[in-house]
Amino acid sequence: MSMKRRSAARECECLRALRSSAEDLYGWEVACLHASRHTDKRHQRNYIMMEMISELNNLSESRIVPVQVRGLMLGDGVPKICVPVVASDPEQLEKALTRLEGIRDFYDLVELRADICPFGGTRELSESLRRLRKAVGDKPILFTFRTKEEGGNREVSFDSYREMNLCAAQEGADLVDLQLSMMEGDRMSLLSDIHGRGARVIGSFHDFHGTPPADELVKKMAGMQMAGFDITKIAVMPKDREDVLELLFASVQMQEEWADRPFITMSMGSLGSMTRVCGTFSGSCITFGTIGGESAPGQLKAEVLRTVLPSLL
Ligand SMILES: O=C1C[C@@](O)(C(=O)O)C[C@@H](O)[C@@H]1O
Repeated sequence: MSMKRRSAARECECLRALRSSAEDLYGWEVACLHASRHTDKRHQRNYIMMEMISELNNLSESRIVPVQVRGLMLGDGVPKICVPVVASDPEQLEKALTRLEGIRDFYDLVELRADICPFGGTRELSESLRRLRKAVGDKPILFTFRTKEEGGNREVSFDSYREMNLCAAQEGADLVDLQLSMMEGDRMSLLSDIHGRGARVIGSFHDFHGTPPADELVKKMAGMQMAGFDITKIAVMPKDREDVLELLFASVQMQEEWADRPFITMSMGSLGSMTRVCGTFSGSCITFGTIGGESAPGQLKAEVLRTVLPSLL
């Protein structure tokens, strides 16, 4: 167990001890109240104890408010399966869309990975979104343009990034992924502009080279939450098993102490693939699974996820 995890475990222990002594005292106070005449001082102490217990109880309850996108409740029940759409040319894209049409039961939502698809501009993007809508029916569509420095396929200027994301929200994407790294300075207005077009926004952070410490990951997600993203997401690369545990620990911390909205976490690569099936345990509300090409290392087949997830409650 790392130092960090050990000290967090000690914190939990202290919290539990505090709760049980508060309960003891509360019981003792009630006994006093029954046994003797009430004084202002006793009333006061009793009130403080009750407040304290309810505070402590709140801390261990999940305060996540699910996000509804079309008919799908994100952050409620079994993690939802998101299939990325990736294609190197228009022919492959058409094949992927036809496949999606035939196996709608395997997924809950789809992600159009615009950086791994053959789009020249917003006109082609709009056409593809319309075609994708026909293929997936009423399932939610997530639009993502992942930049090169966060593991994506293409470089982009902020102006084109902005234009594409606004176009996607306008043309029927239900969710849009915005990288935190693209939102510095006065760029945050993009978030409200997308909201203004009726789409929900996932704030994302990716590290394809390593796994930052759990407290940094939690801070990132809590920060995105405060900035007004509807869902937060982190994807990190493990170098060893400790890193996978670090990601899981950050997820559990997030769920137990910070999250007021759904979040998504994963440890990538084959080492981290177990994090893609344990969302019920970690609190992650979406897992990315394939029906064709993968969009990140370590993704499992959507049909495998569909079979396994319901039995991991
Ligand atoms: O951010 C994510 C998560 C992901 O990187 C993964 O590891 O499954 C895959 C991406 O397509 C998606 O946008």
